[in-house]
Amino acid sequence: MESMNLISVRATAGFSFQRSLDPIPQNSAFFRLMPQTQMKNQSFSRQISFPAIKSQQFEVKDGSTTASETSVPEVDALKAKEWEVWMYQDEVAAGQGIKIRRPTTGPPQHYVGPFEFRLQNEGNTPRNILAEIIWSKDIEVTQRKEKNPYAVLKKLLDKAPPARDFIGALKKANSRTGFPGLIAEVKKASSSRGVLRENFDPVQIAKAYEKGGAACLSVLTDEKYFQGSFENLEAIRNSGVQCPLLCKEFVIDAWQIYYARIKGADAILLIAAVLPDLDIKYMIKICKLFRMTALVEVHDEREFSRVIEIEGIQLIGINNRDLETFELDIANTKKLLEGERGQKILEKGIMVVGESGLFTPADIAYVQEAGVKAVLVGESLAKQEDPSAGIAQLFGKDISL
Ligand SMILES: O=C(O)c1ccccc1NCC(=O)[C@H](O)[C@H](O)COP(=O)(O)O
Repeated sequence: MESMNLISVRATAGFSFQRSLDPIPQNSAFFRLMPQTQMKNQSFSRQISFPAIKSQQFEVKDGSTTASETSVPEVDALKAKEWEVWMYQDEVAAGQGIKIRRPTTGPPQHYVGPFEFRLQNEGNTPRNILAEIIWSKDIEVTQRKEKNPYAVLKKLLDKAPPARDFIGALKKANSRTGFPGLIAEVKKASSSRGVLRENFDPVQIAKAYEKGGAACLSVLTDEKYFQGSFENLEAIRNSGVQCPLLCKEFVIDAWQIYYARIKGADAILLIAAVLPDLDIKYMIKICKLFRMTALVEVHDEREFSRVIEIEGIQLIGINNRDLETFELDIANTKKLLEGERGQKILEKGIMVVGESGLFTPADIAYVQEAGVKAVLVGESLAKQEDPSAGIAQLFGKDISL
């Protein structure tokens, strides 16, 4: 074997022992870790863990594998298992085009047979800002859950005001104005742009948006990266504002949907780059139970094609901002709605929201032409001294009642 370390990494790379003798998919982590030049006509082994430590030998001949198994002396089974679970979870997510890996089970040390080492950016550090936000959210949610476990939330749910019809409000605004229904975002700051508005009074801004003709409001609740809060959401809900409210969060756990509902949310954001299909399906069911709307956000063709097949999705947001690089391109909305995908959206009666980077009447016309029936706008309105006037400026027309 050319490199013992490399072979050992491959050897533990990510198959549960239940599947141990299945043919190995060519796109699996197992092969992704292997340089292409070494993929053909190789033999190598991996160690698998519970219930007994075994070793598997593989023979790769022209892309197909054969496997055999022998028992090996006991090794650190827990570490091997941790690595295995982590890699398998990553593999499922990667198979669905999910680029944002979750930190929960990634061991800080890589286990490689008798060696341990740390690979930079391979499980122990977030790769980009979205990953960083998600990793931080993981810690935040764990702490919040400890303070407010499900048992507590379930009791509070009964006291929450009933959810308002988010999609209904967007449709109504669309047919009333002839423009896409506006979801105006109550946004103080963002991780790409910093502080957008120094004098930030969320309730005052929400009221001004409603007055200016917004159909719905989006309220950022992330504190660390966006200077938002659940207190803002609750305050707006209790202020007399009638617009349905979207809780703009980085949802990684169903617990957050319960919490958002209690704080007055009528809709919640689910980001396809972060959530596997199974999580999205499960969370949509919870939303249904609470009569909330799920806004499922996509950024590329792969995410769009995934979510379009998920049953029960009524509202899809196309984000024009690449959440990994922050690049903005409103042509993304057009691109994703072209051809078969656009057709499917129409057939399924799914409403599409154009999100991010909309600053002018021409931008609104462009995404409307592409097929959106609603738009989500943050920065361009947040920077306006008078938010109501900002809406008229954005649409090139007064869209208030
Ligand atoms: O707004 C950001 O910089 C950002 C960075 C990382 C993750 C998410 C981010 N924004 C969330 C959003 O989707 C936007 O707030 C929303 O679409 C409004 O966008 P804009 O009108 O461009 O403020």
